[in-house]
Amino acid sequence: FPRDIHASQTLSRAQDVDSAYDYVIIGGGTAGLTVADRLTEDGKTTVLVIEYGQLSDSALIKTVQGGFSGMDTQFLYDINSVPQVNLKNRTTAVLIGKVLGGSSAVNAMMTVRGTSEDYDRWGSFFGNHSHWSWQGLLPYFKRALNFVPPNADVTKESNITYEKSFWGGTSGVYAGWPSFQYPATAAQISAFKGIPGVEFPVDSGSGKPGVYWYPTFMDPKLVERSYSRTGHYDGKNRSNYDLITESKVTRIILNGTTATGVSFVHGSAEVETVVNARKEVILAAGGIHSPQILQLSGIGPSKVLAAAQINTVVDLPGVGQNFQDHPMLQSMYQYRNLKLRPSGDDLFSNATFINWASTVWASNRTGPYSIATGNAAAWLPFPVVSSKSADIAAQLLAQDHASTLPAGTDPTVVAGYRAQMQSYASALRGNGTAFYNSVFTGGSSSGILVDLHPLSRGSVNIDPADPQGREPLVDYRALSNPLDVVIMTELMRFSRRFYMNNTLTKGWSPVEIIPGNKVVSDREFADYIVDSLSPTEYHPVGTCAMMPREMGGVVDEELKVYGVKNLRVVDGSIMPTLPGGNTCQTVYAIAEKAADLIRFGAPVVV
Ligand SMILES: Cc1cc2nc3c(=O)[nH]c(=O)nc-3n(C[C@H](O)[C@H](O)[C@H](O)COP(=O)(O)OP(=O)(O)OC[C@H]3O[C@@H](n4cnc5c(N)ncnc54)[C@H](O)[C@@H]3O)c2cc1C
Repeated sequence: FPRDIHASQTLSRAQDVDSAYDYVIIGGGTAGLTVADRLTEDGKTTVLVIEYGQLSDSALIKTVQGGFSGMDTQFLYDINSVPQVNLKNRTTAVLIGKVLGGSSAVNAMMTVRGTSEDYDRWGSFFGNHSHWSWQGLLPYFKRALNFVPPNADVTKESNITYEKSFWGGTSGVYAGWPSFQYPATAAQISAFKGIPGVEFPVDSGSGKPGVYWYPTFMDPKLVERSYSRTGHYDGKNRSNYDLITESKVTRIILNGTTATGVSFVHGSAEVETVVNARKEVILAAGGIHSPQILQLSGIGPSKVLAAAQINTVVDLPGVGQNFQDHPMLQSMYQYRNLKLRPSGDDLFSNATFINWASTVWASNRTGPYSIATGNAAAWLPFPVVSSKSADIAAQLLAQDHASTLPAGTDPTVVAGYRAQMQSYASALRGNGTAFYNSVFTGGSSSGILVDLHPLSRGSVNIDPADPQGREPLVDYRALSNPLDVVIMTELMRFSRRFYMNNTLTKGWSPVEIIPGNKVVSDREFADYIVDSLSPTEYHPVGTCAMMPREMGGVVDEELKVYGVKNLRVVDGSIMPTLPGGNTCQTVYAIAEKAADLIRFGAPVVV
């Protein structure tokens, strides 16, 4: 079809793409579509978004119930990690969204932030005056999401607290709430009242660790997933905002060290199409593919590029290094005598309740089927869960930091890692950073425990055997810092104490299912962790870190790639360290801030 009668700005053929745009954005995911929307708001600035995945209207993406239906293989890349040496050579699936909306289209919809200390840490790597700080990001958290409070009944029944001053109300991406909560969820929150040092922040957006309620990435009217596509693409119909899907970017075009455009392949075409960027190329392909695309373009560690026979244009040792994700452990406890009804278990076993849930859902989209993965969890600082915090912090400071990174790691990358570990040593001793995370189910059993600040660092490098044709080599290097096992053991021991020795929940008759009472000594915990750890909660970050170049950084505080003109990275990969929470909300805030840096050269709302 000719361009002018096309129904929207979605281009279906490579030849429909203009020869040049002001900005070309690689990746129509969480960050990519957010930036594209903001840049085109003026009606003048021209933007092309190039997305590898399809534009899908599947109900699997929209469905909130249970939180997992979007994680369907048709919307995911088919990537497995390299065998994990410290996990008996197990490999693990690397889940990332391959569809318009990226990982925001497939994620579990948990809407949380890290603590203020997590974001202040980012700025600290640049000195104390960086605008990358909690105060510098808070306005962008507010711009990123449209907070719609839970309804009055459920708020009262479940004692949900929130504080609107931490939220905004203008974004097209919603932080909504289910219209139903199980009574056990509020009771599980109260069960922490017996644990010394635990705080109960009034709102999940306060930047404080503790036990609290949090919303869902959900449009509260439609009761459907709210994500970067629904908030930042659908209905925009701007003639200056073009999108082409099913198109794989193969490299960034460089004229010397200036980015001038992007080369991509559409569908099954064999030919590459080149599109020029008059102002900038913006790389937003996520934590796994942004470093891959930089390396394929000759920007990265020269050794990695040489092995793949790619000419080094800019030797940038940090590209693809400093890889982090949240490790998950199975830690399962069950209350045999949880009398609070209805409970999450009833949705699987009680025919009357299931019938009611189906009826209210069918009639007005309310009830338990409006819950995704739940709305309350514990996010606890290390001294609250362990008496060994000072000792472990001292061991971390005393480590030879290079020894836990791959042999031959560039000294700048080692310097960045050392700075991170120094910051983590004080975080381990303090009460401003959460290390322990466990989500409440509203039912009788709990399942997953997350280590929010792992010390090990992995890598994402192009595969020298076929750099263009194959997915990158994803190596979590799980447990490569031996203190991770020590920390995880402490997290697991805390869970055991919380469930088994808690006077407030004794009447619920707790039993330990996993790891089980045979696991007691340090050695037994270590063996259990090696056998069962998942190195990922699908939160890949750090691979294009925003750090000083002499600390292995890839982008500066304006998210510009060192040594290259007119090229920025805007996505999860720029986080130098993980926030103590699921990453999507932070990616939205980064993208909102980046849009201001691009448009105005500075964060205007600070
Ligand atoms: C299964 C799963 C569950 C999760 N659960 C939660 C949760 O409950 N809460 C939470 O806060 N976070 C969650 N996350 C994490 C969160 O969704 C991500 O951190 C965030 O969405 C990442 O945003 P991004 O912009 O960095 O990357 P993405 O959103 O992944 O976007 C990158 C985009 O680039 C495209 N792309 C890649 N390579 C190319 C190429 N060569 N050419 C063209 N396009 C390309 C991809 O297809 C993708 O659309 C989850 C993630 C997953 C995968």
